[in-house]
Amino acid sequence: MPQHTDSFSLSNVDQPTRNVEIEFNGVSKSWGENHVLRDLNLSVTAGEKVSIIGPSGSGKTTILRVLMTLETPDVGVVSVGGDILWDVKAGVKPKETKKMRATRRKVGMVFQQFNLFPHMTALQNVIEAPIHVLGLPKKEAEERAVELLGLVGLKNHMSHMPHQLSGGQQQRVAIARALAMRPRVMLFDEPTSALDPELIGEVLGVIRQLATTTDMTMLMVTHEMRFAQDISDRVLMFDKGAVIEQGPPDQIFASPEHERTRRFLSMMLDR
Ligand SMILES: Nc1ncnc2c1ncn2[C@@H]1O[C@H](COP(=O)(O)OP(=O)(O)OP(=O)(O)O)[C@@H](O)[C@H]1O
Repeated sequence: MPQHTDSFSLSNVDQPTRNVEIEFNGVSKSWGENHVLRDLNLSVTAGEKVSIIGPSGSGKTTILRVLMTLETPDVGVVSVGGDILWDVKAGVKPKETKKMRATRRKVGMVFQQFNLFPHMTALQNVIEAPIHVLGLPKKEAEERAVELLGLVGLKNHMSHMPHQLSGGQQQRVAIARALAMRPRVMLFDEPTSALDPELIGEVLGVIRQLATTTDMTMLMVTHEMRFAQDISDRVLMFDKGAVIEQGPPDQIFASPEHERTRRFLSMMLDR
């Protein structure tokens, strides 16, 4: 497990009081006959870096979207940092209570598309939520944003508009924007899939840096197999709405047990 360092202000993130940061308990989700999550049980430890791999349409993104409360499970319990986000059987849904808002804020997400506000500079994109959602004073939000834009290598691009930035730079702004909310859990949904090949490395470099220098819990859906192998504590192989195999990357990549995993990896690693 990477050691925490004080290299930047994410070190101020509250320490989790429990060892389990993310928990899915018996979570299922269907769209009609399409069973996208099937009785998912998953536990992620605080600080753990977990990659989710698997074929297209197997439900990987849906896991992240449930954690962001962007999708509603049909059944099951989901908690973050010990606080329940979903308890569908008990009828608890994420209402806009103060506590629920605080629980949701523990989780940040970087999407495939960067989704920056097109009429705002990079800096404005990053300070927007800390000011309007967290209520931070502008000066403090700006200091935080400057630090984070420096962290993602965009110190000299703070006043650029999104259209003046490359896809890789836009995605790095999106990462800084998510970090500005000081989440304890960061979700990445194929963050390089919309990028030209030559821009992928710069975004993976930033994620790698976060993985190795912060104690945030990270859950990454990725098709970058070598990257997953390199930075993960654990890899989950997902297929048809369920984890069919999981373990340390060396085990999953060097000696997968499941035939489906073997076929998937040989296809992905041959690309
Ligand atoms: N809003 C929706 N309505 C109906 N079906 C949906 C919806 N969102 C996702 N699905 C379906 O759920 C299934 C799982 O989707 P999901 O995006 O979680 O898969 P994935 O493993 O992340 O795929 P990919 O690697 O292609 O992104 C797919 O069959 C998808 O078509």
